[in-house]
Amino acid sequence: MVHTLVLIRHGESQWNKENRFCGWVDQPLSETGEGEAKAAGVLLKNEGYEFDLAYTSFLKRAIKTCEIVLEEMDLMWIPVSKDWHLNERMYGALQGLNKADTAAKYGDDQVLIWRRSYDTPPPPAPEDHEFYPGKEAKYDAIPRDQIPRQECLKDTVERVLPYWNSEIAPAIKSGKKLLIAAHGNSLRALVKYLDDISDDAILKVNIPTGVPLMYHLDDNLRPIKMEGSAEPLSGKYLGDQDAIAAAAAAVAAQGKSK
Ligand SMILES: O=C(O)[C@@H](CO)OP(=O)(O)O
Repeated sequence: MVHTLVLIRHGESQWNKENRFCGWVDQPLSETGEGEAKAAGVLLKNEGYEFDLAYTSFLKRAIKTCEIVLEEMDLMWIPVSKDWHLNERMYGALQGLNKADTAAKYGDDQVLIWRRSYDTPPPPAPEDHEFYPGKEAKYDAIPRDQIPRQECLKDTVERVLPYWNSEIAPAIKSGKKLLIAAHGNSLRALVKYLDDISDDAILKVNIPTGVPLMYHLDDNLRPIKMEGSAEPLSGKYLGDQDAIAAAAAAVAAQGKSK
């Protein structure tokens, strides 16, 4: 049996718009982001997609994207699981800073390493940092010593994967059709695992906001490469491919000093 899985990064957030590192800071969608989520829902509906279950993070930009997509598809009744394991990568002391200003201060190369390397974490956020998540009620259930102060992509893979294995993979194997509405880096973590992308090659993967990314998985949940897939991903973005490639390039350019 071929399983269809749709991943979607949330629509543009307020801090995407302001070009600020966001991580676990709970920023809302911008108006453009809401429009992107709507367009994604319309596209999925028009192309005949259906979902039995949806998964999202604890962050409102992803939750809202999920909700808008399901609303457009007339699927608001399906169960939605929210879990912090699908949160964006925790950006440490960079959270709140403007990306271009940070590149001007530390250099484009350093910011590229912080943003896209596999195993170099950003500087940690101290517990008294303005955006330290341990102060938020929604993380009360996480033992305090497990609340990240910073995460590199490797750390993000290490928290996304157990959730994939325990919750998401069994649901797919049972034949359910899933939507996962998450974040640029929690989805990079997931596709790195699914497509077995090397630590070097993942550096160049940038996921645009609000664009459905469709995967076909075999019975072992290994991806089946599709025609028109977004190399090195086996999955395929739905929509205008030139516009999507330009949007991914724009995400990459956010970390340049200009
Ligand atoms: O700021 C963030 O949390 C992420 C996603 O918006 O940014 P980046 O693309 O720089 O990893």
